Order: sequence, then structure tokens, then C-alpha cells
Amino acid sequence: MCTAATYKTKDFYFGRTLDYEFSYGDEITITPRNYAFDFRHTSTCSSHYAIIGMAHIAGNYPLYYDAINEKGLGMAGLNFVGNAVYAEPDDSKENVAQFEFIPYILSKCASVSDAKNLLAKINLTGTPFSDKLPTAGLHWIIADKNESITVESVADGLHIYDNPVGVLTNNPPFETQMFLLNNYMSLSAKQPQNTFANGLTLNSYSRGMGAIGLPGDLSSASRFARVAFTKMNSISGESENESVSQFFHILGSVDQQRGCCEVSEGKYEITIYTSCCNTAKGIYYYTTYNNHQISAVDMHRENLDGTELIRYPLITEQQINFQN
Ligand SMILES: C[C@H](CCC(=O)NCCS(=O)(=O)O)[C@H]1CC[C@H]2[C@@H]3[C@H](O)C[C@@H]4C[C@H](O)CC[C@]4(C)[C@H]3C[C@H](O)[C@]12C
Repeated sequence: MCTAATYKTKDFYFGRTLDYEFSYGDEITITPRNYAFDFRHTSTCSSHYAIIGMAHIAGNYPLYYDAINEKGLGMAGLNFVGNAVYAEPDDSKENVAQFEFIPYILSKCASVSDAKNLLAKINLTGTPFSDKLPTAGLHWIIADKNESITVESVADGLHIYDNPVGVLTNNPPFETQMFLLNNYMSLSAKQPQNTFANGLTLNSYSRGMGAIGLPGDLSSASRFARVAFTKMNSISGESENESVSQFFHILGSVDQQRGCCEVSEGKYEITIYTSCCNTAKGIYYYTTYNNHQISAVDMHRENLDGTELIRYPLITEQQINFQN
């Protein structure tokens, strides 16, 4: 399971949890403006917006899971297994392979509005990256400081949905996730009023009772409702530290602890990493399962006019700050 979320204070923040039972070998990867993207079906793109995000690098190609570009646009891919269906190449459209969808959008679009225009021309294909890295069944969230959308490629074609909550998890499809939020419309961050029945006295005996009924399990639909409630009720200061801290608290509401979600005998899904990008400043903050100290890579501290990928391995060892 995975969860992506957006959050706005003075700046706009975009990030995700990557939940899985193993890691592909992930690195914070900066693609500078002059790295040549050799797109599989279209022409090579050798000058584009710079990108920073989490990727598995295969043969010098950045296979991004989530990223932002220097214009403040963010995009993340989350599992959509069983529902994702990709098209065959179609000569009348711009064919984009599923594994290059994030770099394709982020290299060319400065906003969600640009992305919507480009998506109208795109045919998303199931072309695999290689035999070893076959096609992944995903759906995507694309967001900037003004709006978010969800992109799903299913049996009847490519669907683009406005995403008014700015969150995404996994199955079921996005429209169903949004519909299921109706079940939680009576939840509140405030203490509840007694509307149970006339003539029966009921009292609030604990703080937090306004959200009784918010699901606590790790299913995708439950994480969708929980993170939507947390994000939409979130309050924080506007400073960078307060915003980043609050963002990690939002995604912390759907953190997956080893042992609670068994995917096969003795194998457990965990939150491998959690990311938070300041889309205005081009900073990629992250924590990992064993390192809750926030680490960061700032794209603007690099030469963004270069041609080679810039790679930072994840810091996975925790430094405990002993005070005595
Ligand atoms: C496994 C990841 C998704 C995690 C997730 O959504 N978990 C939920 C599990 S479940 O639904 O609840 O079962 C996805 C997100 C991005 C994916 C990667 C990116 O799409 C980039 C390439 C794409 C290649 O086709 C396959 C390897 C790969 C390197 C992908 C491996 C894997 O499918 C990743 C890492």
C-alpha cells in the first residue's frame, strides 16, 4: 500500500509513503535540464525542466516513483494492480510508456493545467522497461499549488479526475474512493453533539470522539479516508520546519509497521520511505523505516544545467541524539 498527499501553507508540499515488502534500490535522483531523455516511442528530449525525486536507476535511466520539477509540479505513481490497463501504441497519438510517464510529464509541464493539455494527446502504453523490470500496474496523482488530478488508465481508456482532497492510495478506483468518503461526512475534529435519539442522555467522556468511526486499518480505502481527514483538518504554522513537520505527521497517520500487514508467509509490507517535497524550493525531504530523522536533498544546490544524473543513496541508519 502507498499513500500520497499534498499540503499547502506558505509553500506547497507534495509527498508519499512507499509501502512494500522489498525495495528495488531507491535513490534520490536529480535529472538536470540537459540529461537526454531517450523516450521509447517519441523523439529524444535533451532540454527540459529539471526534476528531483525517488527513482530506481537502471542503465542510467531514472525510473521515478515520485518527483517534482523546478516549476513546482509534482507527480507520484501508486499501485493500481488489477485495474490498470494500458494501451497498445497508436501512431495518431504521443505514445508514452508507463515507466516513463513521470519524466515525460515533469520534463514538459509547468503546471497541472499544462499536464491536462498534454494528457489529451497522450496514449499511455504498457511497453515494459525490460524483461527484468516488467510493466507496473499504477495510477498517478499530479499536483501543483492550485489543483490536483488523478490519472487512471483502465479497460475503457485514460481517465483524468479532479482530486479535491489531494490524496491518493491504491484500489479501488479513485471515483469509488471519493464516493466512500460520503460514509464519513458526520466525522469532525470537534467534540460530537448527541443526536443519537430523543430522550437519551449521552456524554463525551474523552477528547477526539468527533472522529469515532474513522477507520484505523491499513486497507487502501481506510487509509484514503484517514489521510483525507487528517490532511483536511491539519493546522500548522507557515514556517518551513512547521510545515515539513506537519506533513510528516499527516503521512504518519497511515504509516505501516512491520508485522501488521502480511502479504505472504512471513513477508510484511512496511513504509519503506516517506517523502515530502517543498515544490517551490525544490527540496526533497525523506525518512526511512529505520531512520526517522528527516534528511533532505536540495536540487538548487546542484548544477541543474548538467547532462548527468545526480544520485544520493538513502541514509537509512538512525542517529539517536543522546542528551547525557
Ligand atoms: C511498488 C511501488 C508501489 C507501492 C505501492 O503502491 N504499494 C501498495 C501495494 S498494494 O497495492 O496495496 O498491494 C511501485 C511505485 C513505483 C513503481 C516503480 C516505477 O513505476 C518505475 C519502474 C517501472 C517498471 O515498469 C517496473 C519497475 C519500477 C522500478 C516500478 C517498481 C514498482 O512497481 C514501484 C516501486
